[in-house]
Amino acid sequence: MSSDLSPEWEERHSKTRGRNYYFNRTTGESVWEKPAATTSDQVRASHLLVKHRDSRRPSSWKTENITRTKEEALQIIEGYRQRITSGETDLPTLARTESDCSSAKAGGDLGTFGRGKMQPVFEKATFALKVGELSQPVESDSGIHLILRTA
Ligand SMILES: O=C(O)CN(Cc1ccccc1)C(=O)c1nc(-c2ccccc2)[nH]c1C(=O)O
Repeated sequence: MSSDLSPEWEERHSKTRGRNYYFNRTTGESVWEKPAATTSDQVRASHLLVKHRDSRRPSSWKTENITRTKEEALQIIEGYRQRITSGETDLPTLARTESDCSSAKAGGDLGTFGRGKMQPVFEKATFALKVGELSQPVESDSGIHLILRTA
């Protein structure tokens, strides 16, 4: 995925013409030329962060000194992801009580952000999501995240 493509566009391949084209998920429009990435591209997301002992700041509103290992954090996150994809719960509900991020109070909502604001690995993962899509576990310097793109 070319990183300078606005998030609503995706690159596709036309077998009949033997070349790539660009499809706009929001409008359904298809164009041959790569749309210019406008800087006003903002996304909105909520996330659930599980920190571990190697997190840059292994402390949170929940736990003053976080000692779980990265592997344990990944197991926990994968358990949360299962519970969300099964429909048992949803990310905002789980983030409120389980996230090690200060955004837990807001159900993990981070508001809108453009490129250059978040840690690159977090930004890349979020911009790759369709609206409403839940990420796989994403590892950043802060810990391990589940990200739900909301706009
Ligand atoms: O990484 C660090 O040195 C400390 N941080 C950064 C931070 C600390 C407080 C508020 C926002 C970000 C965190 O560990 C952290 N990162 C996040 C974060 C990371 C990616 C996307 C959104 C939030 N939240 C937190 C938090 O404590 O609440």
